[in-house]
Amino acid sequence: VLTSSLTQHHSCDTHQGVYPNIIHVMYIEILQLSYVCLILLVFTGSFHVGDYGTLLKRFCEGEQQCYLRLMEDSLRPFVPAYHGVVQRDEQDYNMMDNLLTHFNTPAIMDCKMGTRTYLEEELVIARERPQPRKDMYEKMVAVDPEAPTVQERAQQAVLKTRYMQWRETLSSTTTLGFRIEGFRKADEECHTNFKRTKSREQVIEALDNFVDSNTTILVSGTFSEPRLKQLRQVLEASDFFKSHEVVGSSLLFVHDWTGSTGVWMIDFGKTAALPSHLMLDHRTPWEEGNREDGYLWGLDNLIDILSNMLPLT
Ligand SMILES: O=P(O)(O)O[C@H]1[C@H](O)[C@@H](OP(=O)(O)O)[C@H](OP(=O)(O)O)[C@@H](OP(=O)(O)O)[C@H]1O
Ligand SMILES: Nc1ncnc2c1ncn2[C@@H]1O[C@H](COP(=O)(O)OP(=O)(O)O)[C@@H](O)[C@H]1O
Repeated sequence: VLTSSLTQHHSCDTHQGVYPNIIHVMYIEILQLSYVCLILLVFTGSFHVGDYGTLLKRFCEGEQQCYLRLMEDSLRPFVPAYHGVVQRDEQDYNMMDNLLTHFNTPAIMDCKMGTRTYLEEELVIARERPQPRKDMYEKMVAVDPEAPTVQERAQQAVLKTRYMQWRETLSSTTTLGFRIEGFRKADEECHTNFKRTKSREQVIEALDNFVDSNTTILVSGTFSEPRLKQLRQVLEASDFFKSHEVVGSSLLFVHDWTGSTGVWMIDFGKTAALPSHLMLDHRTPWEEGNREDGYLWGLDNLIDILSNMLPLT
């Protein structure tokens, strides 16, 4: 079972083929609004712009299953609408709403939620059939030359789970249950230098930068502390959320100069359905076997941080 489900996740590898995981910048043309918008994207050839305000993401069966269930769940308003599978140049894509369509030169921020960024099954496979990776070793030493162990240095390679755990503890993933992956403000370059953004103070500084110190954005509108509290309530009651291990999923925050704002859940490539006897509360600390992901604990912390950033009335 483990092997077959991992195979399924491997088929979700949207980073195939090109320099894995180098963050690139990609222009996406939003056709209906006739402007070109620069968005932050892990560009691997896995996204295309579709017609009528849609976005095509390289097909992943696990992600398709999630979107199909989410379209029937109370979480539907918080995820991009899903429109099925389409083919381009013999490649299948999941078609979903492009969330930026109704914004005008938006600022966007991607926050990866949860305390764990790899699946439990990846840990099992890493033990049974370890495959140390040179690309991850290189990414590690680029950030901290002292990070690899003596053995890793000798191999010039690290296991993926070890790399992911190192990224978690270096950033706020372990301490706060979420991390800022990157953001881009209107007409500015992408800010992706958050690998070491770990403390509450560092996170607040980054969030403040993202909203240009305009904390009124955090008070009202669809990207605000009340809206996140609403999302939390819906998550706590959602059948989908109870029955899935949600790993590597992000909250996408968007705002623009007209005052439009929004927040959505995206990226369900590593969201896995649980066996029927298991249900998660998404707050209990993870121990191998319990499948907990810390998503709601991270959202609690994010809400708390935003609350503290609100202007005093
Ligand atoms: O952010 P950096 O430090 O570059 O590390 C990346 C991210 O964790 C990716 O997760 P996400 O896609 O959620 O951003 C992950 O993809 P997976 O989704 O495949 O785990 C990559 O694994 P590889 O694709 O195996 O390299 C890993 O190298
Ligand atoms: N539906 C969407 N609408 C607009 N932008 C999106 C949408 N989905 C993803 N993106 C953009 O693409 C980036 C990568 O998306 P994600 O689903 O996390 O891909 P990956 O699985 O390759 O990491 C996000 O940070 C966001 O900027």
